[in-house]
Amino acid sequence: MMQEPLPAWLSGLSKAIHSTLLAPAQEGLVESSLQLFSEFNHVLVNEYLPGQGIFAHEDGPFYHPMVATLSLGSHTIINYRPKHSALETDPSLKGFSLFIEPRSLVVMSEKVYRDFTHEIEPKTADRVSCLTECENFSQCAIKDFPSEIQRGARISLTFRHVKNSHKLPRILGFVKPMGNK
Ligand SMILES: O=C(O)CCC(=O)C(=O)O
Ligand SMILES: [Fe+2]
Repeated sequence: MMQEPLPAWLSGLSKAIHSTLLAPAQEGLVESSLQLFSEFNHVLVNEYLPGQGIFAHEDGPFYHPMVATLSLGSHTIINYRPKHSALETDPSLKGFSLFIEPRSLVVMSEKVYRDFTHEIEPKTADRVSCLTECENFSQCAIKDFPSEIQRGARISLTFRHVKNSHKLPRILGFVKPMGNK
């Protein structure tokens, strides 16, 4: 993949997220794979309207196993499920769901990145029981819910590092085509 600079509106955000994650990594508080790359070089922007989701998938070996997703707009729920191959080596692995609050940042790294798939079910609303079952529910800022909360439009920005990318060569000049005018 050829690497181009991120647009200005994304570059500041990307640097801010990278340095926010780097500090706890340098202190050994979280896995340190972030130290292996100095900047995110890939950002994917997804828009989900109510009723839209993303099927269970893994992001794969093309990217460094440390991705950060910023959520704007609506809440959502992401389900993480152990891959069959991972269950063969560790049958104790259990799936879990995260309640993704508006303006939250989710970091997926190492074991979850490699051994789990992630998916968003294509729903228009979430019953409160689905939210309370989420692994991170007790840490969430939103506490007061109606029995069901509607999903609105959600935009996610996923910051990644493509492992083998090359900077575009600088253009030194243009060659004039030869031949008759
Ligand atoms: O929108 C999200 O939160 C997840 C997006 C995702 O999994 C992907 O683009 O690979
Ligand atoms: Fe993904």
